Amino acid sequence: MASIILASASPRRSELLEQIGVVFSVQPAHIDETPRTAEMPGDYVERLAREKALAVAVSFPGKLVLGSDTSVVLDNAILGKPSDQHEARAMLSELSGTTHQVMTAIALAQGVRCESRLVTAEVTFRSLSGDEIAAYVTTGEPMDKAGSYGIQGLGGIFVKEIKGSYSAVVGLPLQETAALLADAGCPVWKHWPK
Ligand SMILES: Cc1cn([C@H]2C[C@H](O)[C@@H](COP(=O)(O)OP(=O)(O)OP(=O)(O)O)O2)c(=O)[nH]c1=O
Repeated sequence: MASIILASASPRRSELLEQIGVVFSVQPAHIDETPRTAEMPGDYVERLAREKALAVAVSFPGKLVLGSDTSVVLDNAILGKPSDQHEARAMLSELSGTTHQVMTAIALAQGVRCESRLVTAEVTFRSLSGDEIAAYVTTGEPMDKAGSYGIQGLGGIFVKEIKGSYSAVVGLPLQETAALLADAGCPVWKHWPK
């Protein structure tokens, strides 16, 4: 069984991959995350996941390398991680009272080959007050998260409804990740304790 590398610095992705019993090592990818002119959000997210996986795979021939990317999408606009608290407050004000998409792509590379999937969930926020947005941003939780919130953290109190994969919103869709690994000849259950 090929050993698996997670090409990600995201602690959430490590926790989710651990949750399903996969044995892996971590090698974060460093790529340019600038969207291309007129690039559609889904294309952008899938391209980044592939670039992350391929950037690491080139250094580890024969290993399966999993890359992923998550963006929040509101009316076709891509909301990535905020660059500062001001931007975090602005994103949360925009997301207040909306239904938006959270797009997460996963890509599994081996050498120069790469298979990828795009998973989209719909998240509905209730209306947020200016005071709670300010208090939330002060906690620091939004700063390393797409759309400036974490559904799995304090930000969970903003979420009225989710349609689709919860794990995709947190950063790694578990069912689709297991399917990609199975297709590559490395089913998740083979890692499980006997
Ligand atoms: C919407 C949402 C995003 N996120 C996180 C998941 C990702 O870590 C992050 C999106 O940023 P990404 O650029 O996808 O990932 P990253 O920079 O954290 O890690 P890497 O590129 O090395 O893989 O937002 C949550 O934790 N909870 C949420 O509810």
